Amino acid sequence: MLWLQQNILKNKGLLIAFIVVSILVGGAIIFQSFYIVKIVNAVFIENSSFASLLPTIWLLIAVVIARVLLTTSNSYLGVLLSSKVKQTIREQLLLKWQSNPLQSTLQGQSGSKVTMLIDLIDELESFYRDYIPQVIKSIIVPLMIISVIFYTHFYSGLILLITAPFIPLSYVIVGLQTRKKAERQLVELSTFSGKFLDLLQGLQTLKLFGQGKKQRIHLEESNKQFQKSTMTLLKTAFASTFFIEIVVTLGIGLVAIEIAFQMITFEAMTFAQAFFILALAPEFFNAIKDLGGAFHTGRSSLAAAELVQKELNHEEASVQWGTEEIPKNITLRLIDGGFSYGGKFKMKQLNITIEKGEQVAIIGPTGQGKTTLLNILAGVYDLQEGEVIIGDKRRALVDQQQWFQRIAYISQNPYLFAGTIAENIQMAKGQCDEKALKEALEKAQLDEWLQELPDGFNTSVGEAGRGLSGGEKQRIALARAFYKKPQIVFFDEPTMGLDLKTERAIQIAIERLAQQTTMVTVAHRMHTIYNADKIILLDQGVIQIMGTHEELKNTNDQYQQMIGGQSS
Ligand SMILES: Nc1ncnc2c1ncn2[C@@H]1O[C@H](COP(=O)(O)OP(=O)(O)OP(=O)(O)O)[C@@H](O)[C@H]1O
Repeated sequence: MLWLQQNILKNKGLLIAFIVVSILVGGAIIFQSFYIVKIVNAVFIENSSFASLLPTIWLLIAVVIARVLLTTSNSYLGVLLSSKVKQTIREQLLLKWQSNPLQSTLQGQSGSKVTMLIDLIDELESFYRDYIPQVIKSIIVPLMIISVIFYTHFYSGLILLITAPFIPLSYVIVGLQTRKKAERQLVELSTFSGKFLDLLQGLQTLKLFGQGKKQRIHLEESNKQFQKSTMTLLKTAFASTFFIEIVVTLGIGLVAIEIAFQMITFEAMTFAQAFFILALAPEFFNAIKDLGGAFHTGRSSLAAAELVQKELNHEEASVQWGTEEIPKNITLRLIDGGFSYGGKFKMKQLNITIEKGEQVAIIGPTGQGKTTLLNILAGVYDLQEGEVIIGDKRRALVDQQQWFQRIAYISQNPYLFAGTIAENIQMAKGQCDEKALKEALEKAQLDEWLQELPDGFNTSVGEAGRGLSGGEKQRIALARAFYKKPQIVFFDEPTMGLDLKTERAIQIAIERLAQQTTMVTVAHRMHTIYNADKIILLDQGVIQIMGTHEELKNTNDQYQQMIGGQSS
């Protein structure tokens, strides 16, 4: 709750506007009742002429119009506040995810993240759009009305003062009961969305394994669970509305009986006074009652807020960077490096030096830490022990942005955005240079293929590169590196089987790239390994041996076994 309120304090101007509008709404309600009573009293008690009432009728019309306009502007202010706060929170979340280390972006379901960014933050809307304006209105308007009723007749004011607290009290009781249910409902929504998107993305895989029907049943169960918790929540909300209606009816009834006694038995009240109080009493209760609807939606916002706040406060172990310039000569060193995925897989005694222009191949059996080492070197993961040195500076001291401007990282599954091929390559530098683009396409062996496409490099590709083969995506990723002209390229060579022509095209592209940069490759092709200046053989997270092919081929059994079954 505190976090939700803190977000309002950042918009103090709107808060003041809510207070001013609520005071004006309160005034409009009181004057509306006052003029109605005045007209009725003049017609039925004083038998006044229509002409003498005309100014009062005009005043009544003006007050009614003012009330409608003020209520509308209150809603408008609510929408304004909610959209401002939602935008700020979305920005905070995106910033958080953007600055998260890569490993955390690989965890969890993207569907849950989408739900959080869109649906959960939309859930917060009702808190700012309905709840906050209503709370302010429900404090100011009833206070103004009850003051006028106290001034008109003390005992009627007293009855309202005694009965009114039952309404907010019932909200508090119901709210405490529904809190857990609302939280559960949101968790179920998030789980359902996550599962749905996950299944949608893997639909083809499921079909191929004949698991489509089974998963559909799982999804249906998840959906039913969500429906059930929504219905439970709604039942509680309906029960509370029923109780509140009883309190309101009783309150107004008691005031009416008391007024009747005052008028008939004690003759201590005029018709105008009695009618004025009876006209204001429902307005008094309505103002408090309206808080109810907003209160329920506000509660669901609380549950959403808790989930969003938890995500925002969740600390991720990120790579340490500083502000100093990256040295011109990027030599990369790992000194006594140690790393582990929460104790699950351990890497230790990582001592490596990568000189400028060197070709380094990281090899080893599957699951022994090759990609992890590449990520450590590229600045995606941080070491938990030891140091990474760039040039003559500790990595923790140098500027992160400069580093990522100087390197290129080509993963096994490079991500392509929905857009044209040209856009997907130019994003590597964030600027458009057609000459450099054509050069990069040619070096990445893409020019021939592009000539066959009707729109050439302006051909559109789908989200995540849909419509392109693995080899084509790899070459586009290589073209990104050529376009960027980085000082170091980190390359996780694809293990997937490519056809010979594509293999050859990629091979040529890599050789060209290697001529102009330092290259650190998780190598699967013999060609890459043979040509490397330094081969690092990893096993169980430890460097077993380091050297050139010539040095290792006759001295190391494990290396011989590794390359034995392969050919270039
Ligand atoms: N994000 C992660 N969280 C936990 N464990 C991980 C994570 N990423 C990798 N691992 C584990 O760390 C070990 C090393 O993984 P890594 O991907 O570095 O191996 P690799 O040698 O590159 O394997 P491959 O040749 O199959 O790609 C594996 O046991 C893997 O299951």
